[in-house]
Amino acid sequence: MAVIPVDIAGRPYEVRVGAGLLAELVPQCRGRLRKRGVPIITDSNVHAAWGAVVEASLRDNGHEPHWRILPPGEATKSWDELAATVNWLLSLEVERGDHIIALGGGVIGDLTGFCASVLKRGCKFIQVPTTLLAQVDSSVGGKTAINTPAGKNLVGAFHQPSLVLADLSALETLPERDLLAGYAEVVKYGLIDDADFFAWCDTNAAAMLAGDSQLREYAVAHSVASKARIVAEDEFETTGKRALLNLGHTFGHALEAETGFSTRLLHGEAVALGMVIAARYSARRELMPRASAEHIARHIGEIGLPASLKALDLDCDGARLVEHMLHDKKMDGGTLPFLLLRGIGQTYLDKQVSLEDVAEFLDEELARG
Ligand SMILES: NC(=O)c1ccc[n+]([C@@H]2O[C@H](COP(=O)([O-])OP(=O)(O)OC[C@H]3O[C@@H](n4cnc5c(N)ncnc54)[C@H](O)[C@@H]3O)[C@@H](O)[C@H]2O)c1
Ligand SMILES: O=C(O)C(=O)C[C@@H](O)[C@H](O)[C@H](O)COP(=O)(O)O
Ligand SMILES: [Zn+2]
Repeated sequence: MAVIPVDIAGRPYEVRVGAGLLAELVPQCRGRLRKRGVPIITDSNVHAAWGAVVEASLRDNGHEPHWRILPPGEATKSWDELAATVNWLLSLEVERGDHIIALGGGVIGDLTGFCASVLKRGCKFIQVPTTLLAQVDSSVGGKTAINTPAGKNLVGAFHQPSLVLADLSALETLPERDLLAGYAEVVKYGLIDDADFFAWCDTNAAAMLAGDSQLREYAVAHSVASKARIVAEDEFETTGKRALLNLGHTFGHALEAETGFSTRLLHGEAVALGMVIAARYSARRELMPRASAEHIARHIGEIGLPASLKALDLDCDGARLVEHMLHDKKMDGGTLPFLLLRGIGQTYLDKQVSLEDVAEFLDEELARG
């Protein structure tokens, strides 16, 4: 098992990465779980695959589980589910010191973390991520949120978990499409500031995704360490450092909004395409070599993620995608900074981007064969 320490403003927690952690849930939580019933929030797919394993660990160790099993999918990150889940936690008489468990992907982690952040002005929670995306990204760093009709993650809080248990065995039941979508947030760390890791991805991603357990442990642990390092420098995204983790997301969130937050385009898929668009826009502006941008597009496309805006077959133009971007949380005094690249592993926040230019570029990409 790999243990990655996260030290955010003197509030440290561990991310443990290894196989079989779900079966050892109670010993891994080491006395954090309340005796009178443990609240666990999950979705129906995760419950079907792993509910019995988790339930056995709890019951064998003298804990009664209280399950809240939500519908899978992005629509669960909503005001209605937030209210209903908080009321459910209140009905269980959860106290501030109790730990709520988030068992699932990024949807469950984001919703549960937000519930924990507002319940009694802040309760403890444990992230038990079961998707690749949640293990490498969403379970770490404390961003929690729901979506609103205006856009993605527009209501939320920064609220750190007390512990993260990333069981690599959980990935065995994850559908191939969700596994691939999670890989987008893995290769993101290489593109942000770690060209060596991008080279590692180029060599090893296919075998890692095919199931090699050592490569999976390395990919998850390395990604978590990258995220922990960046978040530790800028927990609340105020200095521009944490914003680097948004690479591909300004374009990606606009595409998710345009496709109705539906399964037509998963978050990781949108981020993959968003990173290709960011790289191609950077090349068009002559900030990065065209060959590097096409290297990124080729890598993402060959692994099986979307790398062409035209292939999405959207019924919209660039101006409409830019309209979605106006809800981006990075908006600052009416301008929108973009994460652009000077090269692979050289992402930076550019505050001089013209939205008209972006819309024109997107029109070209929407038409490009
Ligand atoms: N807070 C953050 O820092 C952060 C970072 C990245 C993404 N996110 C958010 O995370 C969400 C995407 O997360 P996701 O990709 O994990 O999606 P998800 O939570 O929707 O899970 C993907 C699918 O896999 C199923 N599933 C999960 N684990 C499974 C398992 N082990 N076996 C079988 N099926 C399983 C789920 O039921 C769902 O159908 C988005 O809402 C995104 O905005 C948040
Ligand atoms: O942790 C961060 O910071 C990130 O930006 C991670 C992203 O992968 C994640 O999708 C995040 O939710 C996007 O940022 P947001 O602030 O627009 O919600
Ligand atoms: Zn993301």
